[in-house]
Formats: sequence, structure tokens, C-alpha cells
Amino acid sequence: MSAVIEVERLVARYGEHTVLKGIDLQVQAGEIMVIMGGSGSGKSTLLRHLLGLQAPYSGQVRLLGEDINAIPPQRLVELRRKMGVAFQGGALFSSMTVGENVMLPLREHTRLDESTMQIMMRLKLDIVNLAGCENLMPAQLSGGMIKRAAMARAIIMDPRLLFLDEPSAGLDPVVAASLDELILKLRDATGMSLVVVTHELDSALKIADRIAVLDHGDILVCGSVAEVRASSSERVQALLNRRIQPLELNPEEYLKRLTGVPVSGGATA
Ligand SMILES: Nc1ncnc2c1ncn2[C@@H]1O[C@H](COP(=O)(O)OP(=O)(O)OP(=O)(O)O)[C@@H](O)[C@H]1O
Repeated sequence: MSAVIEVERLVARYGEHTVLKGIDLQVQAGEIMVIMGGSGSGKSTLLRHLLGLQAPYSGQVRLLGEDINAIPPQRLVELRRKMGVAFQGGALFSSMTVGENVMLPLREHTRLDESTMQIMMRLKLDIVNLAGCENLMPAQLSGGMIKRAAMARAIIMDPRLLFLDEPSAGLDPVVAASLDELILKLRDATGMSLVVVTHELDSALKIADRIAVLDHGDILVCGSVAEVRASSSERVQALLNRRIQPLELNPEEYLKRLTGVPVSGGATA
């Protein structure tokens, strides 16, 4: 197997706040890598770095062998054609039909004729079980259908890398489970590599080849479902057992967070 995503010593900062503390991560060809972690652990920040939407403070992100922060703009455009993304809310344009939404990347990145684009769009809608929905408007879709349409748009260019941000968030368990099936089907049919950011433990356990558990900007464990389950880390076990961890702050830090003002040893006059 070869690595299609290589993250090396990635540090991300917002001002003085270090959010990713030197992360190493590799995703292999054809692999489904799930990124899990509590709220604020840095999942979205990591995803934005993987997509090249945010530049690292230090460290490297290589996609298909290319350092996305160092390649010339034209090569970056070519690289982006090999990447598909479905954002959390679906991000469909409400004024366009489902079909137009799905064809958007083809219109932007290719010079295919209209009938070819229509055929490709119908094919992708068929794959995500939305055959015949091309003339509907996004407002006419259920939550699960919006996610599927967003996925059809994300795979319209047959990407080698597919990034899914919280694909099953907000869906009822049955719809979420069918989306998991779809993710597995997609990978098996195309051999693409997927990075899936999710809060949903059931979904992660079902679809992941490997899970990376992020916590306070570090990867606590990265491995198969069995390896993650066997982790001796209390925080990993807390995540698996959905236990709520007490806030690990000393009183001074707690006050600082609450007020935004550092407490300088004792009362102020
Ligand atoms: N644009 C930003 N400016 C400043 N701080 C930010 C910014 N985006 C995120 N952060 C901070 O970085 C930390 C990690 O945030 P991030 O959104 O990456 O976490 P997350 O794991 O995706 O959380 P959630 O699951 O709640 O979406 C948080 O402390 C957050 O407040």
C-alpha cells in the first residue's frame, strides 16, 4: 500500500492558541480513515489543513505526494480535481436544482458537453440512490437526501481522495446507517481513499479501516477498530464509552477562560 495523504509534524495555531501540536498521520490508498474526537479537539482544523484551506504554522501536508503548501498554483488546481469534499450541512446551492448542484464541478473544471455532463450527473445520482431527483430543489429534499446529493457532487469528478465532514450528523439512526453503507459501497466500487470526520461512534466503528482519535490537538491513538478499542488511554475509553470527562482546568485557568483576563497571583486592587 502507498500513502496518499502524509501529514508530518503538523502544528496549527490561531494566534497564541496551538490547536494541533505536531501531528503525524498517513492515509493509505483505498483506506477509510475516520477522525474522531470531542468538541474542540481540532478535527475541523485538521480537515481544513488536509484540504489546503489553511496553511500550517509548521509541518507538512502531502496529498498524492505533493506538498499542498508548496506546489505551484496550476498544479494545486490539478490536485484539487482529484479531491472531493462534502461539507457538514451539504452546502447545496438553494437556487439550483439537485442536478445543477451535482454538475457544478464539471462546469467549473471541465469542457465536457452538456449531454455528457447530464449522463455523468445521472450516473452519480444513481450511485447515491437519488435516481430521478435531478429536477428537485434542495428545499424539497430530506436531511439524508441532502447528504447524498452532496456526496454525488463530491464524487462527480471521480476523485482519488474524498473528504466527508460529519456525513451522518443530524440524521436518524436508520438513515445514518444507510449512509454508512453507501460510504462503504463507494470505496469498494472505486478504490478511492476517504477521510471522514465524525462524532458518531457507531458510524466510525462500522466504516473505518483505521480511526485516529484527536484530543486537545494530539492524536491519542491511530489504528484499527480493534486497536482503538484496546487502547489503554482513559480518554480514548471515555470516547468509546461516551463518558463525559471532567474539565481538566485548574481554578486559575478556569477563571481566565470565563473572563478572558489572566489572574495574576492573588486579588487585584
Ligand atoms: N478560526 C478560528 N479562530 C480561532 N480559534 C479557532 C478557530 N477555529 C477553531 N478554533 C479553536 O480551535 C480549537 C479546535 O477547533 P476545531 O473546530 O478544529 O475543533 P473540532 O474538533 O472540529 O470541534 P467541533 O467538533 O466542536 O466542531 C477550538 O478551541 C476552537 O475554539
